[in-house]
Amino acid sequence: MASQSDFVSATGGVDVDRSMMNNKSIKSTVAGSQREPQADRPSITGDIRGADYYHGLIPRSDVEPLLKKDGDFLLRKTEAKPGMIVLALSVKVEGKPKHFMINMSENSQFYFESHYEKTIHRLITYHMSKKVSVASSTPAYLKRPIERSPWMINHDSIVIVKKLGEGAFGEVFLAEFESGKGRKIEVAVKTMRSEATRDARLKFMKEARLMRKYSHKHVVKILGVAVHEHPLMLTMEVCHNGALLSYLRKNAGKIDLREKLRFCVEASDGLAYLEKKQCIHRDIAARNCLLSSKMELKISDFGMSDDRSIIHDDTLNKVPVKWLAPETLTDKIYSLKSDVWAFGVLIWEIYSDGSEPYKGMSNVQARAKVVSQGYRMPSPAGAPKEIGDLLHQKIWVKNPAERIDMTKCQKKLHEMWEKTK
Ligand SMILES: Nc1ncnc2c1ncn2[C@@H]1O[C@H](COP(=O)(O)OP(=O)(O)OP(=O)(O)O)[C@@H](O)[C@H]1O
Repeated sequence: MASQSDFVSATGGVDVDRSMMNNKSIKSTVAGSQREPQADRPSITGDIRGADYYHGLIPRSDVEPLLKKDGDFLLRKTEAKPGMIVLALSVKVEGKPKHFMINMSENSQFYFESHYEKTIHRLITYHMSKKVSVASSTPAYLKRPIERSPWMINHDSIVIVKKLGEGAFGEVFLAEFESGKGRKIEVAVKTMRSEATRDARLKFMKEARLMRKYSHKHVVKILGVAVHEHPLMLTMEVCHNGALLSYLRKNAGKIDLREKLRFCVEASDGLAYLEKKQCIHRDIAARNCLLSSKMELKISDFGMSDDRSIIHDDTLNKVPVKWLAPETLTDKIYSLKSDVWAFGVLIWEIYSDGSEPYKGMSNVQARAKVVSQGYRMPSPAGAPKEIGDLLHQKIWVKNPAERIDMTKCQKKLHEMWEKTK
């Protein structure tokens, strides 16, 4: 967490949350996030919101790689201390990123130390054009504004249409996104409640950052993030038929074996792609697969994902125990192979119409049976023998080194699919 001492010139920064409350599109669209603008409070001028070097609430870890040479700078908002959001100018100074709070005077002028301007943009332009350091104690000259990437979008370009669902940190909406040039596209918007903790916000941003790297027919595509104001938003392709789990449950007994196999094949396509990208998903389950308007399956929910090869996670907090591999349950190790195990549970969910795995067992009981007794769920009633064999002989194998990988799993499922033609 950024502390007050991380900032040079930390004398009463601009409280961004309060000064940026005038965004009409959010006020009028996202229920529950409405806040009244406070007319008596000075507002950060619109020129900053539109400024290319304004990056909104991006985490510090994302800022530092952007500043490459001395004089590179960008503007962002940050939590200087819990509950206090301020504007900070991040500048590369003598090889290191430094962060300067923007201050506001009694008569609503903006300044770093001694030069005052009516708008932040003018203040930055002054320091840039006059080559005046923003702090007397250090040579912080503003040379190159670093533009935010095109996937950073403005709240103003999102118009909410209706609610689609409820996520862990906020609601998910159907929305219209105006992508410059007056072109409107339909998107799903995942929001994050403004009261979410800093950790939750970082997790949200991480999901966006990870998903943005991937492009596959069976992986939900992220289009951009809006982080300038609350609620934070992540825009992604919309999947009109919602979560796979709900579909399986709603249509229990009516989904034929061919469609179930297709779901398994498509999930394996998305997951084999992620395996090639070395992305560990960590939360593969029917609740985290979505269905497009054409009923294509898309892997979603990257909140827990990581692109490291092996993750040792001590917390095991609020984790979905019944989807975890034995090595995760015992040693808290996540890997591409623990994703394969969870994929097995997803196959099981698909063939059992969305039943709860290890039904009738608590998490503690399921864990004990899997780890100590080598228990494996029986193949769901009606599932083809080949599916049962795949689960029991290849996927739910105790030793991750002996467990099948996703690419081979995909191949096997495609072979089964070919036989149905
Ligand atoms: N791209 C999308 N298109 C259509 N509906 C979606 C989309 N993304 C999410 N939803 C809907 O919103 C619900 C919640 O989304 P999601 O599961 O991603 O949130 P979450 O915060 O990750 O929740 P959790 O962590 O509890 O799984 C989904 O079950 C689904 O109904």
